[in-house]
Amino acid sequence: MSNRKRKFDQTLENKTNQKTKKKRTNQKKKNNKKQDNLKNKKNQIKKEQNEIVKKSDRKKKEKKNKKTKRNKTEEENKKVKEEEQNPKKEKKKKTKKKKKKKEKKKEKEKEKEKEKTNKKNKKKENEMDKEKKNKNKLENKKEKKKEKKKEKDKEKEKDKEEEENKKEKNKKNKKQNKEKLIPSPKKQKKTQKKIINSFKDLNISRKTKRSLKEDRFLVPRPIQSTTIPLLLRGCDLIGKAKTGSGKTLAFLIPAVELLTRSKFNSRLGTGVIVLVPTRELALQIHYVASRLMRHHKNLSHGVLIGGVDKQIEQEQIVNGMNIIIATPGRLLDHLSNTKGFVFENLKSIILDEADQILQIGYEDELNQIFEIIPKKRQTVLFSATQTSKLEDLIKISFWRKPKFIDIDKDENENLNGNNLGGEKEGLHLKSDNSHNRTDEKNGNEHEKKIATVETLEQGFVVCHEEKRLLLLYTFLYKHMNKKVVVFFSTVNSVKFHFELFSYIDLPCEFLHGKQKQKKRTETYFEFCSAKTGILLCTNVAARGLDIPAVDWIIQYDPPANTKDYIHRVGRTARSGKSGKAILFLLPQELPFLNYLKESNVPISEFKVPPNKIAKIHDQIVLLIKRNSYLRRSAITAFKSFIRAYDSHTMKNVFNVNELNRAKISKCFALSEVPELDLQRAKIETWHDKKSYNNNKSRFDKSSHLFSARNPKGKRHRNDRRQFK
Ligand SMILES: Nc1ncnc2c1ncn2[C@@H]1O[C@H](COP(=O)(O)OP(=O)(O)OP(=O)(O)O)[C@@H](O)[C@H]1O
Repeated sequence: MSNRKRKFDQTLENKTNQKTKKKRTNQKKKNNKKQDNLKNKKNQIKKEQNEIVKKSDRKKKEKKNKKTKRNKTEEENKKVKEEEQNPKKEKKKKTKKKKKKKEKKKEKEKEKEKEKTNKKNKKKENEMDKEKKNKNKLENKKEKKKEKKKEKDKEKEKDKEEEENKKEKNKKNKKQNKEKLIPSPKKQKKTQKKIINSFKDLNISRKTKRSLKEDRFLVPRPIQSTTIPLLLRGCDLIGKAKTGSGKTLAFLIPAVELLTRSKFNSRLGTGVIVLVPTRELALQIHYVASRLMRHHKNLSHGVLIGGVDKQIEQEQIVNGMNIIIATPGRLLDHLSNTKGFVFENLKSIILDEADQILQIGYEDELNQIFEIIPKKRQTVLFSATQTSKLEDLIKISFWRKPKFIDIDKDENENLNGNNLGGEKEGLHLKSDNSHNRTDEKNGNEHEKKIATVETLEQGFVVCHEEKRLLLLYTFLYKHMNKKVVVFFSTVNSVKFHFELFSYIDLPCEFLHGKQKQKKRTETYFEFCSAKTGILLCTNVAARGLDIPAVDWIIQYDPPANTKDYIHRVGRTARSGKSGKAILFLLPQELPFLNYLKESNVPISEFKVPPNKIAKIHDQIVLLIKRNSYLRRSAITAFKSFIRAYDSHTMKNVFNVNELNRAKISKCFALSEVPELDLQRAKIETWHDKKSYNNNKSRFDKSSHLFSARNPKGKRHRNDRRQFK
């Protein structure tokens, strides 16, 4: 019951709601209608008002128009009246007006005629101009055609000449390349094209990049940016670049990368061998390698050089030496004698200062090394100079055609020449401009191909025998606060000058091949780290050594040849730094300068004012006379100097017969001339050589001849596999 009630109530409520809604809507509608009606009424009122305003405006306008019309008619009427009153005057006026009108018409006609004539003239002028222009154009076209024809003819002639020249050059190159196994210049250029601006651009491991960045090697040198990509591709290569140009990293970076890529470890043995002519150079490269490989913990490296305990080296080899830096003699020794030396996995062999390795008599060792090591490997030769020996080496070492990279050629093309001369430091040596003038005469071509670096200033002093020692002493004394390297031709000469200078309080160090290795290494590294000092040395220090910040190179004794000269002076002015070099010459040795010029070495004369040379000759002579030790040293130095001079290969310049022995003895502060029979000395050396050759098979096995009779393993005195 309750549910029904509820439903009934709900329906009631709904119905009431609907009714109220309807009522509301109806009311709203009514309201809206009322509002609309009101609006309409308002609009109608507005319209009516507007119409009234418009009507009033119209009436006003009409009134105005009527007024104006009236005025006009009045004026006209006035005129008519006047005309009627004065007919003559009006006639005159009319005639005047007519005349004026006629005149105006005439003027207008005249102006029209003028304009017409002007237009005609202009048209004529334009036509004339057009004709002229057309004529000029035709003439120009004809001239241009003629010029083009001439140019084409000239170009054709040039092309023909060039083609002929190219053909000739290609023929020559092909011939040379057949002989030398060196690729044509086209190929050389192609290989040199890709230049990389940062070590980041190189496809090398992060670890290598990290160590390069830490050592501030950010931008690769030209030799590095050209050779590294080629070596990474596994090419065989011959690289030539000036001294101090960064060849060491150019071959070490790819060597490290080759091994990391092939995941080398100690079990795989040796993967890369670097061969060098001297022990110091080996130590130096070993140092650079250890810096470069410091983040490559899986790779190992070591150095194998004479004068070091072989057993220690053997242990290192057996434990695994992935990169070996060695001198040829000691390497051969280990290759043939060390058990457990794994070299079957060798990937690459690199010869630094390649031409020098052969020059100092390592030919046999090299031949044997190349016979022992695997044939399928990468072979790389690097040097600052190229000699005939290098060609021999190429024949020995390559099993396929190598690429040839010569950085000096490209660099030289951009050079503007080297300006030498002016006042020199210290002794105030004055350059002789006459020599420079001769350089200029030779033209730009000569200046373009400079064999040494641009930051190197080179000079020579012509000095008589009596003054040589004094000049050297004076120079060294004045440059005690500098870093100076003095080159002598023999070990005995180095020894004597060291002893003499030490005696007269001129502190210096010495480096030669007959020193004990420990002392040699100590001296070398001490001089490297010293800021100032004097190092007396033989050619052992001429090649490859990167001694930092050397100010002066003095060549007291003559070099063996121009290549030797270039390597010696290359110990200064490295890495873009400046440096100076002096060459001592006797008057009869001056023709050597012609050879230097031929090799594109810019050198000018340094003149020494005689009053600047120390006058201590008599004191030194007295000292040597009284000191028997010094005297003996001076005599042996004198003799070995004469012998070395006698064995010089450039006999037309360095002729022993032209030496005045009495005068030369004064270079060694000797009061008497020591006796020396060169013929006998030659026979003695011949016997020495013979006994050396007889025993050569023994040397081949070991460079130090350890035996019961020779417990210290001393070498034969004719064994020149290391420098004297
Ligand atoms: N990319 C580089 N950026 C800066 N310095 C460099 C770079 N490469 C090499 N060097 C520096 O240049 C100097 C000379 O390098 P390196 O000894 O390799 O020259 P080199 O061509 O072997 O000389 P040499 O022919 O006399 O043996 C070194 O001190 C080396 O640290």
